[in-house]
Amino acid sequence: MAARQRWSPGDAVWLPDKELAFRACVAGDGQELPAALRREPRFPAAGYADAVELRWANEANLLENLCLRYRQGQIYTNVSHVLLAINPHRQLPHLYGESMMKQAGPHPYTVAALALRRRRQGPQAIVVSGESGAGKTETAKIIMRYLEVTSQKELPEKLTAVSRVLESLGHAETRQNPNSSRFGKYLTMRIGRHSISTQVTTYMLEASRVIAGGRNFHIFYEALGAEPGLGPAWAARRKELEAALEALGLQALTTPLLRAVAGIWRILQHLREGEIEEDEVSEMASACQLLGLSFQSLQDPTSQSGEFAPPAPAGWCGGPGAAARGEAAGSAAAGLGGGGLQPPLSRRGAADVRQLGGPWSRGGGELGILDMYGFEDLQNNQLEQLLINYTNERLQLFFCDQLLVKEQQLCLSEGLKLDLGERETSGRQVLDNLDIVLNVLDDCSMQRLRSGGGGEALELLLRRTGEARRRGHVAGRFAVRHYAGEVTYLTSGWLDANDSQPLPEVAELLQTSSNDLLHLERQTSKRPCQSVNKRHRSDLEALMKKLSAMGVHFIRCFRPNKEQSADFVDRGFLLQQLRGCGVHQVLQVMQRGFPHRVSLQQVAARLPGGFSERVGAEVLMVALQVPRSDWRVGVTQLFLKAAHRDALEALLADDRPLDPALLQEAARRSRRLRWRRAFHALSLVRFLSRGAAQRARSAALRRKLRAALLAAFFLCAARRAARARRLAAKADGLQVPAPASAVLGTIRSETPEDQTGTLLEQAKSEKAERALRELARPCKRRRPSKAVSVEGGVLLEMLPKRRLCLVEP
Ligand SMILES: Nc1ncnc2c1ncn2[C@@H]1O[C@H](COP(=O)(O)OP(=O)(O)OP(=O)(O)O)[C@@H](O)[C@H]1O
Repeated sequence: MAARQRWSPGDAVWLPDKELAFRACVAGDGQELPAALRREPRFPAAGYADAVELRWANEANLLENLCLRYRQGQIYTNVSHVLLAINPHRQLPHLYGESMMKQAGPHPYTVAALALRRRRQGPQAIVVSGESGAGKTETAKIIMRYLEVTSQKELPEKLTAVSRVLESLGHAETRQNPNSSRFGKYLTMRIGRHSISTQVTTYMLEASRVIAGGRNFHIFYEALGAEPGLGPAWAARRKELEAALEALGLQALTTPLLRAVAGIWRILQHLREGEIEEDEVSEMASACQLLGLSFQSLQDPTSQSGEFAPPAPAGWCGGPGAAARGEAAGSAAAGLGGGGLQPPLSRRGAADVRQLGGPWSRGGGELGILDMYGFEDLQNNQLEQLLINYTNERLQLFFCDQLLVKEQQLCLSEGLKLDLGERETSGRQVLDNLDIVLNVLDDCSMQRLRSGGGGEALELLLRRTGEARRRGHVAGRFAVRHYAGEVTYLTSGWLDANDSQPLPEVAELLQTSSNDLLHLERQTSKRPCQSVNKRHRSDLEALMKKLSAMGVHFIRCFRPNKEQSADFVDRGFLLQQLRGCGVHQVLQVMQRGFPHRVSLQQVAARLPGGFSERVGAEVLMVALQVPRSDWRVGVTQLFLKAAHRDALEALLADDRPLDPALLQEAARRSRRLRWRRAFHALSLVRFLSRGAAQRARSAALRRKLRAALLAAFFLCAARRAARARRLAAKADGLQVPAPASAVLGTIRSETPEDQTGTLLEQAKSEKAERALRELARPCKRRRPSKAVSVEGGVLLEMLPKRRLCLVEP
């Protein structure tokens, strides 16, 4: 697009700008504008609902279109089959509700409706992706609401309740998002003929979120909601949580859950303050009570296995005691989030099978919604951030591949042959390098288990990996260039973070709790290494495999600004996300192909009768004088380059009948064109068939020749073998064949008596010599294995390379 020679005076262009990302300009005569992009001459007042309709499909026009729509409260825009959503950071009631569910246009509702329609063709999945805080979870909720309404309340209510409880357990406030998911979630609905069942699969909970400082999971604040100083919002949320647990039939768990969480919270409070004073002992005792543990057992579980300090305040103070309490609190929370509560939750969700009788009962199918944690770049990025970004990198690659595949499938179904470009490979390279890093980490974790080392080895090996080397390795950190930007990771604490098992002493301690929710899985005597990264990657692999076999619908969410403000769009920031998530690739693919599509029915409706749909579209293109390279007629759609969209749209929108003379002329030209194409096709067929006959003849000839050659070869070989056999027999026994005896007989009869013996000897030795010489010729098939002595004083010796020679004794 940056072709300088294409700008003529007065051309509307976009020039790169630091503040606004792009600045609108008009090209002057002879001006050099190498980085300029063609500007859309005019946008409709509401912008384009599908960015593919842009006449000049470049990122500057796309950005302008998105901003234009966002300003009017239209946060959704399509780019072909991908839905883009910009987080409004405010309520937009005009966009939702049952009335909107019946309308077409870019919306999560339409995506859900399409997925529901297509479920009969095969399992469908809606993948919601974007940065943290971009609105993925909200979008997934909007889809759920649509499904609830369209299923006429047949969608299991427990599904919403499970999501609500999981939100408490796995969401926390971060810098980017007050309600950030710290785990991935894949919701499946299996719709049978008469029933529907649901299942929620979770992916890697960010366990390190349970910290002494900063924000913890929502459940901590909900558990303490009733306490003064926490604000009414948390108390209200606690009521919601209790209602959700009740809806799941888990009301019996409510009290132990909230008590355990409150106990963990108390321990964390005292960790943060460092040393514990004597007057805080009662606090600890109440924490123990909440956790269902005896006060003595929590003194210092790691000091000596089995030998706990006497119940004195000193046991709680400082050093290893604090670490142990941290571990205990973290493990207890992990036990709640992963071990204790999630299995019953998943079971409740999965077991909630409903009888169907409404609209969903027609045809079965499977529908999934994936809401993964978004791409993150924090101040201190640890292993968890690496795994989150690894996941997003995988999803991004999947998106690019799918996009190309979808467009190729459409072209195939419409009978078009187009080169849409190659698949994206840079992401694959980043993933390969990250795999190396994570494999190294696993090796080091194993090494640590065996020998207690591993940290230095990790550092050393990281330095050797491609990514680390490329970015200039600094001790303790390395950088990765992800699709959404470069992120620097700290390598400290990775070995601990990679081991999902709590200290055996702590696990044992929690096992003694009277609260079943805190019981962790029993361990073997030797502490096995449960690599977090290995489990996460294998879960992700399984998910990707599943998604590849499904019909996938993409929703890409964006943040309008870093400040989480509803008032403005930071154009540079939005552009960065658009570039990062590959929307420009969608546009590129569209540009390579024919981005503007009109149904043939619509075109035919604009023409007077007598034209078939395909012919009508062709006649219209000829009438509009669109170059042949700029349009294609598919099976159901007319494909057009963006530059001719306006002319066609104006023509289709105009009610006035078309000029019959113009149409007649176009029909004549189109007919001529079709004749010419038919003639070419015929010539091609004839040429190809002639070529095929010729090829068949040559193949037959080649077969005959090959047979003759084979026969000659075997004949020669047989003759050679026979001759070699004959000569070998002669050499072994010196039996003179018949013709030779005849010669000897002649000699005997023609020579005087006294010379006969000498001549006979001479003839014999000559014959033998000739025979041996014959043998000494290289022969592939025969090889004497040992030296042979021959009559007449001649010795036969074997030489290397299958040659024999005659030597005098
Ligand atoms: N469609 C919407 N309408 C109104 N507000 C929204 C919408 N989408 C997002 N928001 C606001 O943005 C906040 C963040 O959204 P959300 O939690 O869905 O982000 P996310 O992409 O899931 O982030 P993370 O990856 O961190 O979980 C929400 O709490 C809500 O206030």
